[in-house]
Amino acid sequence: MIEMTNVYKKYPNGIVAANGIDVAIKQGEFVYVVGPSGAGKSTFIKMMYREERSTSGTIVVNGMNLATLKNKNVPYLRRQIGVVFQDFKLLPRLNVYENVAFALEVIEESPKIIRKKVMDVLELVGLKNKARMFPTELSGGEQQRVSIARSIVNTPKLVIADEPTGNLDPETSWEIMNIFEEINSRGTTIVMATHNREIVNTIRHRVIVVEGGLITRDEYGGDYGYEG
Ligand SMILES: Nc1ncnc2c1ncn2[C@@H]1O[C@H](COP(=O)(O)OP(=O)(O)OP(=O)(O)O)[C@@H](O)[C@H]1O
Repeated sequence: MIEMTNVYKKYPNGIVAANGIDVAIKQGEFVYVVGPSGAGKSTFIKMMYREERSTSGTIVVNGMNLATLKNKNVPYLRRQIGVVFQDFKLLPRLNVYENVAFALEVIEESPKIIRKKVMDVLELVGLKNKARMFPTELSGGEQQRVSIARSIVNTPKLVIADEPTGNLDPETSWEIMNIFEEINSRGTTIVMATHNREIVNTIRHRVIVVEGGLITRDEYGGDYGYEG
């Protein structure tokens, strides 16, 4: 579902954030991306949804070649990928329900179907009873649940999460991880950049270690994998 071949990324300031990355991730996998700060983890995952373009190399996601994908087709790619951020990125003027419904972007769907989809994902993340509340009225963990609900309401095959527990306390982080586990168990691929050693070493999955723009280790059921 994701294939990168000899991917190189140089930012305009001259920093090389990917220096020949080769990787293949199959449908249904759960992959942690770990490594020191500045190693290139965010760049690696941003290239998967064309938030950043590679300078050279090949990236194929869901059968689409991201090097040649026209800008006008990027929204089509994005509809197939859910993205979750460390800082949630909810729309403050919209309530929980509206934040999730907004992501559907489906004019052709009837309001009834939209309502069903939104309430189903809110139930999955345990927020059905807070649908009318606004982001500022929610805890950090609840805000992250909304952002996860938003990421999956389109039923994407792939969810990319960049440090989703980075702003959360340990107990809340475990609750959020349980939701990702549930989503993964339904067949969705998860790619998650994280600094959370305890989670990586407890809920075992494939671990990709990125250091200096390179994959230095890639192991199924691996541990956190680097000192730092
Ligand atoms: N938009 C940008 N323009 C220029 N340089 C950038 C840009 N984004 C990232 N970089 C540089 O690329 C390198 C890799 O950054 P990246 O954010 O991918 O690392 P990271 O492993 O995700 O780090 P962290 O764990 O701190 O989030 C860093 O040296 C960073 O300064």
